[in-house]
Amino acid sequence: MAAPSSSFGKRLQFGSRFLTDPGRVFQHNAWDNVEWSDEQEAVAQQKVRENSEQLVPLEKQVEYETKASKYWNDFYMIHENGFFKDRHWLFTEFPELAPNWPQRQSQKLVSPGVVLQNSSNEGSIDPNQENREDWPCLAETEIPEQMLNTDQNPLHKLHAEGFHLHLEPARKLDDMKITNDFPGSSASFCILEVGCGVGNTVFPVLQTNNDPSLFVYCCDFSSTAVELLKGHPAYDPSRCFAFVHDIAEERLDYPVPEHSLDVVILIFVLSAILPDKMQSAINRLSRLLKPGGLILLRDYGRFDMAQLRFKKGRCLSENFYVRGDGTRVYFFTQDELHGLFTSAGLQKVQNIVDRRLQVNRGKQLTMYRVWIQCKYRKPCLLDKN
Ligand SMILES: C[S@@+](CC[C@H](N)C(=O)[O-])C[C@H]1O[C@@H](n2cnc3c(N)ncnc32)[C@H](O)[C@@H]1O
Repeated sequence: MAAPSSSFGKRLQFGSRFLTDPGRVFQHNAWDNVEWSDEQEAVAQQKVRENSEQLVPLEKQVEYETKASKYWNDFYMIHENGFFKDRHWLFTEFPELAPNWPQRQSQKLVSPGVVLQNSSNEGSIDPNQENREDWPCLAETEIPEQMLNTDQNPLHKLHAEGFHLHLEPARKLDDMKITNDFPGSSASFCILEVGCGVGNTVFPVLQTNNDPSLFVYCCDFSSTAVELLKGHPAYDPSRCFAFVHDIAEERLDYPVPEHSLDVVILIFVLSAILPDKMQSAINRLSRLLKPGGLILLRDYGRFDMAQLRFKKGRCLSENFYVRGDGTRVYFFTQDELHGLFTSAGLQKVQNIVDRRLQVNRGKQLTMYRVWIQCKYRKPCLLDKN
């Protein structure tokens, strides 16, 4: 295992703690840019061959597709409480989201709406990113039946207390688009997060980027997630518009016109949709970007620990699996993502693999994570190619 090659230049964003002496592995919680040996790669390939041998029966596959949003709704009903994570890595990896961010380095984000003064790390935000939290590795456990539809469930309580989701009917949004009177139409810097969940990215962006010309759109096909997001105290309709939307559904329009967005964010969401539908989802998002606009993606990479942990019988198709709770996940290669974005007419700005060794020091366990991070740009009118 070695430090990354210097040809990556700015790649140190991913962290700079390198494991040069394997004997020290349990001295920290995580190591950056871990290189895999050929042997380790071969073991991973073998594990994937084994767990892909037996595919989920077709009728179950159809059910996972047609009821996909229901499985995510169930997921958020169960996990609602634990999903506001510390995502300060967001701005080191994607500084485009908050161009003013460096001025606020002495503050540390802990959760939406809460900012702590960072006394111990003055002037920097967790340089070792030891606690970096990506989308949690969802356990392959079933949702306990008794957790659904019970009064203990916080969302059920919310409903019982008369909390209602205010969704704009699609027709009305279309009319607003035509009259140029859609939410955020006067903003000059517009971000859309698709598959936003309960706001792990949206709230830190709103909190950190206080540019008055910023407007943030966000959508998810889980109405439960959107409800939770809109019910959060930090949700501010004058700066943000959350809506229910299925990015895999070709017939559904977005509530913004083409060429209107500066940034589209996809964090651990493309991997959740049927591989056959990924290209058209990216094509539609690409059309929404202004010339020069960016798509930012972070998602699971091939042979991530989560892929290797799947047991036989959970595979839907090559590198696409269903978890015990009915939610699905694909594991990408850099080339596949490059193909999806360039076929949608976008140009590569970044496409890197983040291999990280996470360590559970208490249990003396090592976990090899693989994430891919991409930035692809819509060419400006004057760009050649
Ligand atoms: C792994 S979670 C990530 C959530 C969020 N991006 C984050 O990082 O916290 C995947 C999200 O994608 C959403 N999702 C999955 N398929 C979708 C689709 N076809 N359209 C819109 N959202 C979808 C799920 O409801 C879920 O909120």
